This record gives sequence, C-alpha cells and structure tokens, in this order.
Amino acid sequence: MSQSSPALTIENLRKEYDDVTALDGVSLTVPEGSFFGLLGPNGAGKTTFINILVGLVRKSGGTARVFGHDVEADYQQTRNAIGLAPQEFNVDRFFPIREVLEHKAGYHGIPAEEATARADEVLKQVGIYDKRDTRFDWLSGGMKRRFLLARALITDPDLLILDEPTAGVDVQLRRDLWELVTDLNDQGKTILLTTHYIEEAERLCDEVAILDSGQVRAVATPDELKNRGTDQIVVELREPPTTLPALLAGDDRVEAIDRDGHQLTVTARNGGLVAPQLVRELDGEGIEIVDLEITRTSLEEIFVEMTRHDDTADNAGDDDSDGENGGDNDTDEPLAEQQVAPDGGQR
Ligand SMILES: Nc1ncnc2c1ncn2[C@@H]1O[C@H](COP(=O)(O)OP(=O)(O)OP(=O)(O)O)[C@@H](O)[C@H]1O
Repeated sequence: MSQSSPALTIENLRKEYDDVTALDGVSLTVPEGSFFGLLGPNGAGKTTFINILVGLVRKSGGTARVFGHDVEADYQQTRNAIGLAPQEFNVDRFFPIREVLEHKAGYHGIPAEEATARADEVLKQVGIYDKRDTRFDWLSGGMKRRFLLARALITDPDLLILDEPTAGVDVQLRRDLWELVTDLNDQGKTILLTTHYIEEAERLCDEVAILDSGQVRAVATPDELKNRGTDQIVVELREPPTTLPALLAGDDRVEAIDRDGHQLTVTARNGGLVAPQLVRELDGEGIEIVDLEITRTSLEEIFVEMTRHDDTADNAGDDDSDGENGGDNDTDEPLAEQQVAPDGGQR
C-alpha cells in the first residue's frame, strides 16, 4: 500500500462561497501513515476542506493533492484512495446494510463476489456483522456510526477521513471507535480526523492543525501545542521565608512568581522542566518544600486561546453549518457518488 508522496499536499487552498471565504490560503502536508487531526471551531472550514478532497466542492484557488494525485485533474485516483466517514448519516436507508456496502464496492469497480466478501469483512471489523441484513434506519445511533466507518473501509482506502466520527456517541462506543481507528492507523492507513473533542485529538493524533476562519493557525503535535501555554507550579513551603530570594533569575520561560503565605506560585512555560530547577534553588536557600503541584495548560485552553475572537460575530450563525453542508443528509446514494458534478458541484 505504500505510496511515495505525502498523503496530503495542500498549497494555498482557497474557497469562496459568494461573499463567504471558507478557506483562506490553507497550506498543509500530511505524511503518509500519520494520524492527523483537523481542529477548529464551527465554521472554521473543516467540512469545506474535506469536501474539496473528495470532489464535492470545487476549490477557488490553490492546489490539493492526495498521494500526489491532483484532486480535480486526477479525480478518480484521488477518490479511490480515500474512504470518507462523513458527519451526516447520508445512507440509503431502505436496503440491508450489507447490500449498501456491496453497491458502494460496485461503484468502485470491485467485482460482485469480492464485494460480498469485503462487505462481510468490514462489518466484522466494526462489530456489526450480526446486523448485516438490517436496514440502516433500524440501527441504533452507535451502530450507524460504526456502519459509516465500515462503508469508508469497503474500498480498503489508504487515506481514511473521519469527520467527527464520535459526535453524539456514548463513552463506551467512543472508546471502541478509538481503538478501532488506532488499529487501522497501526496497519498503515493515514487518518485525517476532524473533531470537537480535544481529548480525542490529544489521544489519537500525532499531529494537529488548528484551523480558524479558513486559516491554519498552527500545525504541531498535541504536546508541542501544550508547551506553548503556561503552566502553574504551586509549591507549599514549610515556613514562609521572611524575604524571598531571587528565584529562577534570567529564565525566560518564567512569567510570574507570586507568594501568598506558605504558598509560592510560579507561572511558566514548560513547567515540568522549570520545576526541578525551582526545587534545587529553594533547596540551596534552605527553604523546605512540603508539597509541589504542576498544573499544565490543557490543549483545550490553548485551542480556545488560539481561536478566540474578540468579535464573536465572525462565527455567529455558523452553528447550523452542519445543516448547510448536510443538504446531502437524506440522499439515497453514498455522498461521494451522488454529488460529483462536472462543474465541481458548488452547492
Ligand atoms: N454551500 C455553502 N454555501 C455558502 N457558504 C457555505 C457553504 N458551506 C459552508 N459555507 C460557509 O463556509 C464557512 C466554513 O464552513 P464549514 O462547514 O466548512 O466549516 P466547519 O469547520 O466544517 O464547521 P462545523 O464544525 O460547524 O461543521 C462557514 O462560514 C459556512 O457558513
């Protein structure tokens, strides 16, 4: 399955819908085999980005390549390399789910016999094989999510795109899905995940891009992002010293040192690395420590900080953007097949 180009090579990608700029010059590289997270508030442009990759939306400018294939010029190769589990339940609800999978495989040129075997395999993989003869709309919410994953896997894609795969599912299923997608990644599939659950990105992703108002604000590992925030080191002293010596002098990671009675609070970046130095210095001064606690900035706080808008009007009304993009919701065909208009299908 190895392909020599990165899974995604995106350069200055732009999308305008009339007067709305949904993508404002996005550049990204997603290496083959990575588990890559795309995070952003509502209306940031995540769905537009994905829809350009799968040929549902025509870009206004820039380039997007999937394993080296241009998403527009090499549409078919691109599409065959991608399995998409969309946010919306856009499934033909009148056929047994195994048949839906067989149809989907057929669209992609998989012979009938192989399609049935493949359908069974992916249904087993996601744990709903015993529901194979059930219609989609008779599945529980959690099974529907599993089914969308099965459908994305039917063509054995090299790039799996998961658009909020655990939205609205219970904790147990969320964990099951995490395990499943981690296994798929371990087997070599590149995964692009969008999520609103920061914990999900933190657990699963090697790298995340923070998208906001159509622009990439940062690309980093979850740990690197967390290191950009400040941590708090709270030290409990046995005896409050009458005068506090100059601590951590010249350390530019330190933003503030406050003392309140027995308690010393140091605000610093990389708190985990600053703390040992602080302990050594206090020790050297003969100041006894009885307790020390480091509170790290959460990824969520960093995310909120990076995507905070003083003018919240920016995102106003975008809460229903799922709805806008969800025009596909109740279609009888898989998302990919039914919307590829020769003009690129701007909706
Ligand atoms: N078909 C469309 N026509 C006009 N504007 C659109 C269309 N689709 C999306 N937009 C606008 O483009 C911007 C980006 O929307 P998009 O759905 O890509 O964001 P998102 O990050 O996926 O949001 P969410 O997390 O809510 O799904 C929003 O301002 C949205 O209103």
